[in-house]
Amino acid sequence: MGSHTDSLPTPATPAGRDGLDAILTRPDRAALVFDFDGTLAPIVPDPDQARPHPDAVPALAALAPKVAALAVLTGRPAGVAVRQGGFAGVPGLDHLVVLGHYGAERWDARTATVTAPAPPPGVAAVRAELPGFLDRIGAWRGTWIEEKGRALAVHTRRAEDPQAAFDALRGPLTDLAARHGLIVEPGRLVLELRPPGMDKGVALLEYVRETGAEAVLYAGDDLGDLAAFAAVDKLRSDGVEGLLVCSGSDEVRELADRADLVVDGPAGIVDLVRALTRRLNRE
Ligand SMILES: O=P(O)(O)OC[C@H]1O[C@H](O[C@H]2O[C@H](CO)[C@@H](O)[C@H](O)[C@H]2O)[C@H](O)[C@@H](O)[C@@H]1O
Repeated sequence: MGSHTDSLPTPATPAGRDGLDAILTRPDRAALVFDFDGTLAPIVPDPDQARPHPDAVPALAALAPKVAALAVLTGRPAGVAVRQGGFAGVPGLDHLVVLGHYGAERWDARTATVTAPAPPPGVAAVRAELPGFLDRIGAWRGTWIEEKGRALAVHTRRAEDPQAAFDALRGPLTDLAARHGLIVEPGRLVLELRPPGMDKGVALLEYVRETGAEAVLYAGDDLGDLAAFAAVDKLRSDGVEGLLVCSGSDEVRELADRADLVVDGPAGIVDLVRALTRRLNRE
């Protein structure tokens, strides 16, 4: 795992080193995309209280003018991420895009508006059924439902045994979601029931195509970010260079195994963003 140093870390893989070189050589052709919870914002028990690492937004604002495009790609509703992230009206982030609900929603700093399709009817049906369903199956105490508008997330972090509570819920919630045409998105002690058809991989591919980027950095921490990692692999096979960054934690191992670079949580992401900026200032 990377340490908190001033220097730009070296990716562990040849593809990652090529990706970093491409970003440094042609920043005007590079798109940088960051997940929110666990990557920019430290994990906390109450999602309403999650905020970016105190140095994250200033660091992104210093980097953004030096690259072609910068975005946040999150499972949060776009408006929630913008509000909790404090992303609106920040000098330097005038072109920021926040892709919410795994890409189904979009906020543009240029217009300060969110575009979002209507949720499919299955979401309302699950909303009505979910509290009684959790009671009936005997969900652990401390399990609670996050209302997300076009999705519902069942959190187990506050249960006495969060992992056991998560494991016990996964099968039943998958069945419930399927009955209503939804899917379950597993995350860090959270199971989200959401519409199918969009994921961070699809969203990232669309964003890279839109920006015309020739190099992409993607940074994430959770299982929902694996689709974006796969998208970077696909982009590489199409000639776009990529750098996969894992915001490391003890909770999720899968991303670290696939990443070119593993840093120490949101503080490590801040160090990386600052080191990129310093290097680009010198070039
Ligand atoms: O795509 P992301 O930006 O990583 O969002 C994924 C989910 O993040 C949130 O839950 C996670 O963060 C919470 C606050 O730190 C934490 O309490 C929870 O245990 C984590 O799973 C959010 O609440 C979900 O809606 C997002 O889908």
